[in-house]
Amino acid sequence: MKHYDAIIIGAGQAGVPLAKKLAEAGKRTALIEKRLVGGTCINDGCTPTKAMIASAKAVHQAKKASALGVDIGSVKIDFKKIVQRKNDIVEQFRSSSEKGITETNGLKLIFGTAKFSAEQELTITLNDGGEEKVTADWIFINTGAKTAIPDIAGLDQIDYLTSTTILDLETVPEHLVVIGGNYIGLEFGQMFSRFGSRVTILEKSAGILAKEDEDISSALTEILTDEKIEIITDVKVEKIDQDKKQLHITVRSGKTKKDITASHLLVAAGRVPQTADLGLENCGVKLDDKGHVMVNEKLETNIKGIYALGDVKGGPAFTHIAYNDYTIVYRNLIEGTKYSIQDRPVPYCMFTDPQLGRIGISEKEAKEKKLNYEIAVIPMSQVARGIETNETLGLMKAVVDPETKKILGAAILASEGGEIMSVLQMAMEGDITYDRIRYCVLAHPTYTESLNNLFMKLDR
Ligand SMILES: Cc1cc2nc3c(=O)[nH]c(=O)nc-3n(C[C@H](O)[C@H](O)[C@H](O)COP(=O)(O)OP(=O)(O)OC[C@H]3O[C@@H](n4cnc5c(N)ncnc54)[C@H](O)[C@@H]3O)c2cc1C
Ligand SMILES: NC(=O)c1ccc[n+]([C@@H]2O[C@H](COP(=O)([O-])OP(=O)(O)OC[C@H]3O[C@@H](n4cnc5c(N)ncnc54)[C@H](O)[C@@H]3O)[C@@H](O)[C@H]2O)c1
Repeated sequence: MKHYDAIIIGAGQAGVPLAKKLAEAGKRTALIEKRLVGGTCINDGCTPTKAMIASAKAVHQAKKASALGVDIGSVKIDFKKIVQRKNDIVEQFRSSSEKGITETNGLKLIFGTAKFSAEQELTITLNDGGEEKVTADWIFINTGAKTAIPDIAGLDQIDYLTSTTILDLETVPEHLVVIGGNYIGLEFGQMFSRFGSRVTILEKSAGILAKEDEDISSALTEILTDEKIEIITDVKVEKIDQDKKQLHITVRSGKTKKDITASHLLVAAGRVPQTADLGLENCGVKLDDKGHVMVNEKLETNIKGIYALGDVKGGPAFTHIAYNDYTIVYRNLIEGTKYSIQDRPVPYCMFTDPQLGRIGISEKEAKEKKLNYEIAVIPMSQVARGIETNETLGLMKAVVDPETKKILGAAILASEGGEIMSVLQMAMEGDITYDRIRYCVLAHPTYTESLNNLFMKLDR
């Protein structure tokens, strides 16, 4: 049986850089991947969606161009080319990641499915046949998550789409119904609407973006509704049937029952960790009630030498969080530091158009925590850069502490909202208070310059 210093299960956003760095630090390392190098982010998540969203944005910009005095005429898409471009970018990212792995001395890439057979022992079912048993001093679980399938009558009998399979469609759906009105549902919903689908979004909460502030949720609802996307909230999907041509979706919203006929259904109702087949009962690693691997603030499981990183451990499920997990574990083990995941910032950006960039706490959270806070808001229709570029939808909102003048959080629903939010994140990390940003010299006319005006709205 082959013994390694370190084994990483899953070539995702934490696993790949961790494996390379451990090998470079002189540890004999194996990286086991059951499917494709790069995990969800490169193959089915961030990379393909953001590539296709760029095409959807181009459609929208072309249609909007007449407002800027540019008449493009009718706008047509070449969906095959859009998908091919996406595939080419994914292939480029994946192959360069795989090349980086195979060129790293002391790192073995094994394609197969790993399962614990004892505490520090794994049995790998190899993709090209056969089995291999391996042991290691350190084992890192980076197995990610997969689409959660809600318990809806008839769903298991129909051909539904997930965020992975929708990427392989060859034609644009005629009527796409989406279950779930959060990141995945909204990004795909707006994308396919812009490609020409009729889109209906079904969200069980009172509004889309249920965790965000109501003004942010309702502003985006209005923007999407203006683009002719139908949004039904407070919904219970009761049953789904399929005949040869159509899907029949029965929903209830309040007292109203509605039957929706659609050509395609996307399930975007959350994701579940990939732990069920890991054989964790054979090594004693504990899971929480949702199946996430339980870890402490240093990402150690209850079993010495076994760690979990990325989506599989629960908490915020973003690529940059998985990547940050790697930097914490690596530095603690190899450089002797004592970094922890506690109190790290959790920025994120939803790539609807306009984007929603978020950092820190929301107004809702400030209220729940009974904090002494104030709110600064500026609509994008008052932002010079927005007016000049015809990007006036959305708003910038910040939550501040009026005593310390610290920024506690921000929600930037705006064109380039993610970039603007990152400027505020930097300010928060560097303890730059809002009264300084108010008078900070920022280049004119940028979106960031409007942070002057945003904080002018606070009179103290
Ligand atoms: C449609 C979509 C869009 C997204 N967009 C964004 C975005 O814009 N920004 C953002 O920050 N995040 C985004 N995310 C989330 C992001 O993709 C994930 O948070 C991130 O990929 C998590 O990385 P990870 O390393 O934890 O796991 P993953 O990247 O999921 O990698 C896990 C790997 O483990 C492998 N594996 C699982 N079990 C085994 C086993 N038993 N043996 C061997 N290998 C195994 C899997 O095949 C996979 O390759 C998106 C997700 C989706 C689905
Ligand atoms: N831009 C980004 O950073 C980005 C983009 C896409 C995905 N992601 C990551 O992927 C993860 C999964 O995204 P997601 O949008 O699938 O999940 P989510 O958990 O964020 O949202 C799921 C939504 O579906 C709703 N829902 C659940 N069951 C339902 C039902 N039966 N009927 C109607 N609505 C129902 C929930 O109320 C919720 O609003 C996110 O946590 C996020 O971290 C990030």
